[in-house]
Amino acid sequence: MRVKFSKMQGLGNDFVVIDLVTQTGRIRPERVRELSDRHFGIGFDQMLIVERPTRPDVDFRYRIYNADGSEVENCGNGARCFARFVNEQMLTGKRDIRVETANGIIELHLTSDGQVVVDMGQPILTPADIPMLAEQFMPEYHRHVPGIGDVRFGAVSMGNPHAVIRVNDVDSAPVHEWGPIIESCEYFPNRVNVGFMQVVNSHAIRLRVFERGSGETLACGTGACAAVVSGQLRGWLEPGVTVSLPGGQLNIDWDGKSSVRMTGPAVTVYDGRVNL
Ligand SMILES: N[C@@H](CCC[C@H](N)C(=O)O)C(=O)O
Repeated sequence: MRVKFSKMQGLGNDFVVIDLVTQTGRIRPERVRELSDRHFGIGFDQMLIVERPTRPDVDFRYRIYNADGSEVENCGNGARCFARFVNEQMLTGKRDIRVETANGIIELHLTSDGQVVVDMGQPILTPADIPMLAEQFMPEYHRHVPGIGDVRFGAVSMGNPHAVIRVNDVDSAPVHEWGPIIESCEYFPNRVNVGFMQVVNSHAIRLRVFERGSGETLACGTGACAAVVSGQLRGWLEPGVTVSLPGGQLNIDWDGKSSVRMTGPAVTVYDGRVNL
């Protein structure tokens, strides 16, 4: 099956986006892995699929595959690219778009100055729902991780699971050493995305994320939301935080109880055709 796709990026977190509303195709994890290869394929961090919704109160269904072929629940930078894609491909004329994900509804808004605002929903903190092995919620967990030692982290799900570690200097953080070990450690049964957060002040952080199923990316939208939620719960941050990632900046706003709002760019790089 040969289909049209768009290559897109949000702060350098890059995607292949495929419309399966007007095209037909079947997504196979092994083909996602092949196409994600930066030398033998197209190269991307995630593949995003636009589908017809399964319920009447939303506009589309949004499916996400990591570079390793695993299907996941949510992707923040991808959500902004999704909004830009359905608008540019004229799949909808709406600038406010409701989208069904594997873990609930997210709301996307295209602003007149080219940004996309995403209502990412409420953070999930109950350990069983993250999922994380712990008796009860704690703002910060202390755990022995084999191969590393004692690690302190916050645990938040934005639909997908995140562990957030505070570091003094994000540039020298052990992202590639600790990231893969924590990603697959025993405390997170579905694996986990691992964020390394440097607090600059109560309204600014620097962040690098080792993503589950993709490795370190230039930016992670859900990771930025999770870091801000964790930083506020641990008393280091106040509502309204600028998150500086290797690929650029996101603005994250959380009032401490309702939805997390993420604002940032989404860019189309080129269009192409590929065999699924
Ligand atoms: N890049 C993303 C997150 C993609 C999914 C993640 N790797 C997972 O496995 O949960 C973002 O911008 O949020």
